[in-house]
Amino acid sequence: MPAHDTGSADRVGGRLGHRLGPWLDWHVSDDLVIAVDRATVTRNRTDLVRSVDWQVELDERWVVLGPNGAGKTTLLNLAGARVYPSRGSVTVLGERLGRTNVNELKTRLGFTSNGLALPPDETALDVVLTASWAVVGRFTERYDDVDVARARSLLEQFGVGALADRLYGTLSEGERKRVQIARSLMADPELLLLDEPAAGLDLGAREDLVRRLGTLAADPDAPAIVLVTHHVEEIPPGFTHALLMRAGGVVAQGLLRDTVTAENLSKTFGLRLRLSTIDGRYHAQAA
Ligand SMILES: Nc1ncnc2c1ncn2[C@@H]1O[C@H](COP(=O)(O)OP(=O)(O)OP(=O)(O)O)[C@@H](O)[C@H]1O
Repeated sequence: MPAHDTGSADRVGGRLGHRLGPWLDWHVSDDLVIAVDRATVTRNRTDLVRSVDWQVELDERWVVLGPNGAGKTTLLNLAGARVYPSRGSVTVLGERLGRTNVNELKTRLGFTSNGLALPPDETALDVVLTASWAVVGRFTERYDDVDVARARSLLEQFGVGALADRLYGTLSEGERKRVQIARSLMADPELLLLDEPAAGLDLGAREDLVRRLGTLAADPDAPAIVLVTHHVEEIPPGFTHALLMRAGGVVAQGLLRDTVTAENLSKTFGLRLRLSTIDGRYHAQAA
């Protein structure tokens, strides 16, 4: 049976603490799922992310906001063990990039991004199921009934249960996004990384997704979550922290209510913005 368990957030702390054991850095707490220390990513002599410090704890739900090209995806790829820092250090779930087997680490992460190529000729159910083995596409691996039931239940949770047997390639953009998120949760990850999950969705589909992510954020057993977006309207209720990026650097970070302000957003996006909130949701417009 593919390895996934149905433990709680308490388990995550316990497992992390156990793994870190005697190598535990003095500043690394059991609850830390991401520790980015002065990390820079350089390509072609350009810093895509520059000297970023960032820490995420297991009960936190973060949004990373910023304009096109700010470095958000690069930062998420660092947290997802898809990119290594050129300078500084990145530790994810207690494992330091460059000193660990990232393939093993990736099995503990849920990751969605538009760049993830999922097979169009497989059913939505198989697209979710194969995440148990951290593979894309079914081969000869076998799944137990409990895995199939979990995959169906995740598809239900994201409102696409009725589409389980449809080919992934025949689904609409919004339906695919929901299948992708169900897939990212299949292996019971300790950290969930979502890169622009609402991009390309119509208003109804976006609102539905934001509501479902809000429900996930409110679940105390859900993993730590990091969501990248361009739009404050896409911050689900229940998110706790924000990191604002511009040109590879951090403009502001911290508790959501202290960080997502008109002043910080104006600096981040390079234009004067007005911000309002209705029922825990943010709305921004040019001042
Ligand atoms: N391999 C690379 N070589 C050179 N530049 C790169 C490379 N990958 C990304 N970049 C550049 O790094 C910058 C940051 O890219 P990144 O995708 O992290 O930004 P982003 O904030 O996610 O942008 P968007 O909102 O448009 O998706 C961009 O200017 C991009 O063109």
